[in-house]
Amino acid sequence: MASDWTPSSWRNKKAAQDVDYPDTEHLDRVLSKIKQLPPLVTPSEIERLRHQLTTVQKGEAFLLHAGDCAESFDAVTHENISNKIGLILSFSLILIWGARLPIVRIGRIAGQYAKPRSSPTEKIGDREVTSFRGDNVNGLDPNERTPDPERLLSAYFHSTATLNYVRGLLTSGFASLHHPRDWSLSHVRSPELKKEFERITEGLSDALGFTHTIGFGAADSTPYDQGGTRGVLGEVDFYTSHEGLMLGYEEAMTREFPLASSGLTSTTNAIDGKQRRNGGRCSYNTSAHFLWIGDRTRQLDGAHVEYFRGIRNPIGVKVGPSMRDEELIRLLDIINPDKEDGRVTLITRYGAAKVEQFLPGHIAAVQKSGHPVIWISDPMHGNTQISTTGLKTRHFGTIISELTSAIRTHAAHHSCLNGVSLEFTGELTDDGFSVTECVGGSMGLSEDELGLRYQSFCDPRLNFEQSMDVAFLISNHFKRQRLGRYRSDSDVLFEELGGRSPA
Ligand SMILES: O=C[C@H](O)[C@H](O)COP(=O)(O)O
Ligand SMILES: C=C(OP(=O)(O)O)C(=O)O
Ligand SMILES: [Mn+2]
Repeated sequence: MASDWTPSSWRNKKAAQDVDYPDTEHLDRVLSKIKQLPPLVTPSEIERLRHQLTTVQKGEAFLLHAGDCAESFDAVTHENISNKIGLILSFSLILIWGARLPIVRIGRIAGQYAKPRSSPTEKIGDREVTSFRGDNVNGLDPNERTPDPERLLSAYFHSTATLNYVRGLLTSGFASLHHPRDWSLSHVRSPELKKEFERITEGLSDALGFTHTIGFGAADSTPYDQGGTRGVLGEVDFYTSHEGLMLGYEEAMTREFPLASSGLTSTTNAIDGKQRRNGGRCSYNTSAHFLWIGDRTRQLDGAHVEYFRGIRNPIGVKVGPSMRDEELIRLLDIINPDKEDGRVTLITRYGAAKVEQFLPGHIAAVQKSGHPVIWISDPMHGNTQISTTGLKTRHFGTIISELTSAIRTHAAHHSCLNGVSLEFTGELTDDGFSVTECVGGSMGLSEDELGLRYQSFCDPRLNFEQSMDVAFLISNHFKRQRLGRYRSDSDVLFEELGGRSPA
């Protein structure tokens, strides 16, 4: 545990994006209750993720961090949860196929409720109301905008119900089904693109068929519910994450565990000097495996950085255009003073047009400092715009341009992009259609169509088909790289989908 740190030492610092509760005694009562409730995740799982992230850092695995911008209590249903997990599994299967690398999956799920906002108030019709700050703070209904501490408790229980169902799905063979929901490709408008996608899905199906034939899959063996095993494809790790914004809640979910119960061994670099001095006890945030600090709350002297520096979990930091090179290194010195592998993931989100301006300086500063980091690209948050119809949206071409600029810039600076962070959803409307929040992609969604099924409470998410487009793109990029076709022929997928090829 870091010196001078306690789970509550953040209370002596200023917290950006703080929530103003009218009744603080009520808040304290709720937090005391949460302190008594059991952890959602275990220290062993957290250590396992740290270990897997060290492999991502070395380029031996790829990180997929994805899910909702903001979860909502009403969306905690079995259809939504299985569609979200199904999308993450399909996406990662496509990546594994192209990259031939293990994928570490971290969902923005089972706790991603709180939202930082650009403005403390918003206009709804003629009314100026407190901005919606996420279901664990206030309600979307303009009449329910007063922060209510009971929502934190409700968030705990909704996270628990979500995670319980996720664990149930993943331990009963769900992952071995491969989720071929819409590999029919009927939505793909361009014939050229459709041909490329077909080549990929055929190759993938062929590879899956081969693994089943030689006995590594589950399809030709006894199903799990009839006493069979989960099969190799059914054994997947899955981790949860959320932005660690509501520090009172995070503090209440922080628990100290002795090393013995975390399953650590002395062969890992997991035990740093300070923890040893603390008798080997570590503070784990048990609300999620992975937490991140947002771009609006990463002040060096702020409460969020103070809280994060003391927890044992692997953590993320959003890095936007306002981060100065030397500030990034000072931040890394605070949150990872012993330069532990697998501890820090930098999630860059500059905006497509700014990657080349800011990323090289950040890479060079990190390389010079000797800090080990995992670099992932969030191509969503720097690319939000307002549509002609007044909806918050993101253009598919811009999203993949940020992604490809990040891949290219890392490669040009002796670095490597280790993963992606996406806002996407496999959620369907009641009549079975995908949401319409981002423009473009293979289904060619136009700005006029956004209003059809716009369901996000905060930022626009890629729908199932658009997410598959991204999966095919990245997978194909890795495959070309593996086969040495990185710079030779043109990349049809990138050209057809409106992005810049990474080559
Ligand atoms: O998810 C990120 C932020 O909470 C979100 O982009 C803020 O949105 P706003 O600019 O509408 O407040
Ligand atoms: C708030 C978020 O992003 P950022 O901090 O990068 O704006 C987010 O990822 O939901
Ligand atoms: Mn968002």
